[in-house]
Amino acid sequence: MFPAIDLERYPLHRPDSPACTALVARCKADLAQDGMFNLEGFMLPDAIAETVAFAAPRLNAEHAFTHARRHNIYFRPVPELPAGHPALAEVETRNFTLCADQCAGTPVDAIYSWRPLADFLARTMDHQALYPMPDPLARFNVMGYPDGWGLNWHFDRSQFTTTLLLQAPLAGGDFVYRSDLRTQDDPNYDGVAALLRGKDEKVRSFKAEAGTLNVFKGRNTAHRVTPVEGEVPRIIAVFTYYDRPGVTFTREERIGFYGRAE
Ligand SMILES: O=C(O)CCC(=O)C(=O)O
Ligand SMILES: [Fe+2]
Repeated sequence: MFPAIDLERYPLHRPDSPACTALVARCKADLAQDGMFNLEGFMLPDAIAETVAFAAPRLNAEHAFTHARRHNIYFRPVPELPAGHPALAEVETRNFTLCADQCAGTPVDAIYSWRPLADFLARTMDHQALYPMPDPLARFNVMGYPDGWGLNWHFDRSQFTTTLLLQAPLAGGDFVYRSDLRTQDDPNYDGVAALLRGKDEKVRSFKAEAGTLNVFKGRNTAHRVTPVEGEVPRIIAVFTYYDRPGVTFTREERIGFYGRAE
């Protein structure tokens, strides 16, 4: 048995079983309704403990990249908008980031690279297949958020994002999101501006427990993580898959997110 995932509850290794088929149907229904689904208790406690024991002593300025910057919701300039447009309002993000190459051989590496997980995620989203990134830094990351730190409003590069919470903070660190704020054809800049002004009634939030796998459609769902409160850092693994093989970050993106290109 694969040691890091609760396969009795989530039988991803038996894709054709009635239990797995029912699970896929449940995830699809949640995605259609909320733009996300959660699998609580996905990662087993021993694997969580092993990963936290590895990552916690490294999520600091000495070992990890301190990702601290002001940015707009797009994490990049938008030439078609005039400077000062309210959709470009800047926000501040701060976390410690460990790249995949720094977490090689850990249980999160094993989970990310486990083919049945990518296959399961593909089924939930009606993709023919999903592929782990070959990018040695960006494949997956482990982020740490100490007291007062958070991830601010953004859209993701990838169509959807998969996270695995490793350690919940005492307070704060909530995942806040607004599903379908834009579409591929409509950037909805007015809606983005309203969200950033705090004037969007469709914003929702939730607080996960350690071990929960969360999947959300991050490309068109604006989302953020509120500042953590208290002495226990929020620690989370973020997995990125694409529907075609070979996708990597550009050199500029690697430097922006990780402070190094290789
Ligand atoms: O930490 C989270 O829950 C979300 C992470 C995220 O949005 C990202 O890495 O793009
Ligand atoms: Fe994100």
